[in-house]
Amino acid sequence: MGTNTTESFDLIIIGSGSGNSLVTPYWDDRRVAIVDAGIFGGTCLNVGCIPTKMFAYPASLAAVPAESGRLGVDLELRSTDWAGIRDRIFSRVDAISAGGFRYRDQELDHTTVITEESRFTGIHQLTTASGRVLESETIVVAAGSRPVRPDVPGIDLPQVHTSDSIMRLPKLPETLVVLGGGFIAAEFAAVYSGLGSSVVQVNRSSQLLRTHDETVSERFTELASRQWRLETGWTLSRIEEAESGWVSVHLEGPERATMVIDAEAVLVAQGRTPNTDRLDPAAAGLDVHGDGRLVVDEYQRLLSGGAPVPGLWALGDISSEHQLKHVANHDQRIVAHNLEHPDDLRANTLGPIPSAVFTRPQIGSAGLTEAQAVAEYGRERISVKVQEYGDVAYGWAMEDATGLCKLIADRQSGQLIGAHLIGHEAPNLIQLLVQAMSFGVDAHTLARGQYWIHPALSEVVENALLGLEVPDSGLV
Ligand SMILES: Cc1cc2nc3c(=O)[nH]c(=O)nc-3n(C[C@H](O)[C@H](O)[C@H](O)COP(=O)(O)OP(=O)(O)OC[C@H]3O[C@@H](n4cnc5c(N)ncnc54)[C@H](O)[C@@H]3O)c2cc1C
Ligand SMILES: NC(=O)c1ccc[n+]([C@@H]2O[C@H](COP(=O)([O-])OP(=O)(O)OC[C@H]3O[C@@H](n4cnc5c(N)ncnc54)[C@H](O)[C@@H]3O)[C@@H](O)[C@H]2O)c1
Repeated sequence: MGTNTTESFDLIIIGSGSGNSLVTPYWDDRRVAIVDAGIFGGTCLNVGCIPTKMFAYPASLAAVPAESGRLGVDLELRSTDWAGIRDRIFSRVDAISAGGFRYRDQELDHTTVITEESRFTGIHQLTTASGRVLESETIVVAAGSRPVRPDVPGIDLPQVHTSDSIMRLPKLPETLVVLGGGFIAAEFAAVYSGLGSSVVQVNRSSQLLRTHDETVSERFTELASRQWRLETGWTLSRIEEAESGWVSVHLEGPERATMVIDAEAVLVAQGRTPNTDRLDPAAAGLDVHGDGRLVVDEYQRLLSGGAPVPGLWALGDISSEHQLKHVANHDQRIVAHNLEHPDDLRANTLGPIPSAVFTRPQIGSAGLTEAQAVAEYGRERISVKVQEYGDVAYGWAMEDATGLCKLIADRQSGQLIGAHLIGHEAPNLIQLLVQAMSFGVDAHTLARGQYWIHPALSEVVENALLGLEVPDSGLV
């Protein structure tokens, strides 16, 4: 296609991650373009949630023998098949991506996929890298985020990876340096150490998962240091090629201390930045937050000078404070509804937003941390209960000495305002607390208004609820 050709659509979506699900039956008789310069299906499917969890599960199995001895079960891990696991995962994921592309681009008459970088060249106009001009009264920006790469010498060496490439390594690295202490670092340190790499995690601050509740962050930092080498208080200064294809990772610490770690591969996991800069938002006059996110209102409308721009919307990582797939998907449902019902707009008000870290042990969180609750409510107004997994029957069965459930409630109303679990099945156990918080069930009613299966691990939640100092519901 040459330059100056203008193509008109009823809807243009930038980004085929959660954006792809916007194409509801409402659009059957309308022309829709999905623009994506990357792999069809976006981050979660191709390089995010899905493949990481498909690695995390076998890695958690590989870690079982080290745990089972204390229960009298003598297991031995003979080997892990990196190439087999990798190929199983990506043969599945790649096929879904290719099938999704084919469906949208070839099988449906009303949709087309444009596999090019594009940017705004007007309020309702985009121009692609090759010069195609695309126009629509309705444009949804679902352009996601990308990994941040620190600007240090050696960062572009082929041994240095982000989450985009680390899962496709030709072989399991003997030694992996993981830079960062957030979600991605925690998950990949557990995956690679579980599968047999010697992992060194390097973090700037002394605590891992610092945005989590402090009790969980402390517990995880301690447990991580028992499972792989953890170096805290260090920042990256440069990376150099070393002998036999390895690299030397140069670090700086307090009082001008230095350290060098040799590694076969390096994973940079120091956050993700919204892809806003790739879109030239100024060309459409769009408002941008200081951290690079596009500004949206409660209906997911993009703003210019604080006012909604007719026909422009955003969803997911490009505009959300929460870089989570379930958040992007909910944003998408809000936008889909609002596109179809301009006279009955829905606001994006669902809460609280939970998250899980699929590391070892797993973590589930929702609502405020204790520090946030104190800041928002005052120390006197909140009740906090920490219940160890080892205090309940299933915890005894597991001989669990590390899992915990921490709940934070409003002493006056009895409403839960924060829930944090670290331990076996935490991402599943947190959901019943999310449910109570979402539907306004107070802590005592939640504890006493239902049967709790004995002796399931969910009793850790029941006991934590009963340990809170909150108003009695009157239920027995
Ligand atoms: C390693 C990893 C693990 C994760 N695990 C989880 C998890 O377990 N649970 C969870 O909830 N979340 C997880 N996430 C986060 C989750 O993947 C994201 O929040 C979610 O995928 C964001 O979806 P999105 O639709 O906003 O953007 P994306 O899926 O990133 O889609 C954006 C698309 O836009 C395209 N694009 C961007 N700019 C342009 C442009 N200018 N022109 C053309 N195309 C463009 C990109 O190529 C991309 O395909 C994980 C993320 C990572 C990286
Ligand atoms: N299970 C999940 O839901 C899941 C899994 C992976 C990723 N994600 C999403 O993707 C996002 C990105 O993940 P992430 O781990 O890259 O980011 P993160 O925000 O979770 O953690 C970033 C880490 O990098 C450190 N850091 C930032 N700048 C630094 C610097 N200049 N020098 C040294 N350290 C620095 C931070 O202190 C932090 O430890 C997450 O916030 C999360 O929303 C979710």
